[in-house]
Amino acid sequence: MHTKLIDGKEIARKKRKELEKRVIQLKGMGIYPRLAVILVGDDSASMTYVRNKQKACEEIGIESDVYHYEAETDEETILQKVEQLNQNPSVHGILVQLPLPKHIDSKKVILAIDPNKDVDGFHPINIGKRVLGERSLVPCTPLGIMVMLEEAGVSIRGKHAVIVGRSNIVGKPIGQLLLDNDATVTFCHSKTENLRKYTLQADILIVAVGKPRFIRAEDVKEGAVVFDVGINRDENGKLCGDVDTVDVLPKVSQITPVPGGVGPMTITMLLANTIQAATMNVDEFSD
Ligand SMILES: NC(=O)C1=CN([C@@H]2O[C@H](COP(=O)(O)OP(=O)(O)OC[C@H]3O[C@@H](n4cnc5c(N)ncnc54)[C@H](OP(=O)(O)O)[C@@H]3O)[C@@H](O)[C@H]2O)C=CC1
Ligand SMILES: Nc1nc(=O)c2c([nH]1)NC[C@@H]1CN(c3ccc(C(=O)N[C@@H](CCC(=O)O)C(=O)O)cc3)C=[N+]21
Ligand SMILES: [Mg+2]
Repeated sequence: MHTKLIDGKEIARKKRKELEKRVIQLKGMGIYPRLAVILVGDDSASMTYVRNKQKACEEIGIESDVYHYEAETDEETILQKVEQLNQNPSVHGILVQLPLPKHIDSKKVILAIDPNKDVDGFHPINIGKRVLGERSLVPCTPLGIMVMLEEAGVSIRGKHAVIVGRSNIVGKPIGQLLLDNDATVTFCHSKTENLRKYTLQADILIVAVGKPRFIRAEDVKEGAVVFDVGINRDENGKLCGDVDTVDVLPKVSQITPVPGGVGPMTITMLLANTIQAATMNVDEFSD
């Protein structure tokens, strides 16, 4: 692989081996980590993601159940399912695949999840705890990026991290984690004036916009480390990120590819969070 590319698949493989050992250890203690996934509707991307999550669980010995509802299912049915899973002590993690159909209020559904089982880290309680620096379940994509920074040997302290995108699931939490690790953080978004002025200052550039090849060579500083979170289809239907990888490659010091970058780590951190949720109330494992 090109030496500048941060190999998310390889890092994911290594982390999953470690997690697999942990699962074996837990099973020895009578704890069988279990993830429940709720999927509503038949969006093909969502179905692929859910299948990949299931496969990843299976590979390391985590039990997973997918509850697949048709698109017309009412909100109350989903809320009742969440409540039932909350009450079930053999279920450690609950994930509601987003987006949900428009007639279901996703805020309400997320709020219904037991924060201790919220393996996506989307519940307000977990968001609040994280901001206050308390132990919590952290969203998978930001967590994956932190692990990749560590594995790639990138130092964060004192560096200028620029985040393009401010969603609750990627932009905001990754900014918070980088801040907690002593980066100087700038958030950019669709109303940012002169975006390039900021991206050009980034030692660490995180791009989570959802626009194919939005960031190009003229937008990045020489030697920058770039994380491309975007998952898009270009005009030819080809999978691509938010960064024009080929264009920026000569300028950057390291960059995550799409596919094979941030995506595989997101799923790996879902496994890690499920294990964390399963061990949360076991004294010997609390760290
Ligand atoms: N690899 C992975 O594991 C994951 C990948 N993704 C992918 O990452 C991408 C982003 O996802 P997500 O955060 O959920 O997306 P959202 O659509 O929720 O957020 C996009 C953000 O980009 C900002 N934005 C849009 N246009 C511009 C622009 N022209 N200039 C600057 N900022 C802009 C928006 O600004 P504003 O707030 O002002 O609207 C918003 O904050 C998507 O492609 C998604 O598929 C998402 C999750 C996980
Ligand atoms: N409740 C919830 N939690 C999520 O974490 C969540 C969600 N809803 N909705 C959708 C987004 C998106 N997301 C991805 C996960 C893995 C890849 C991934 O593995 N991508 C592969 C390739 C994927 C492909 O081939 O299509 C890669 O980048 O190499 C991508 C995107 C999680 N999300
Ligand atoms: Mg996530």
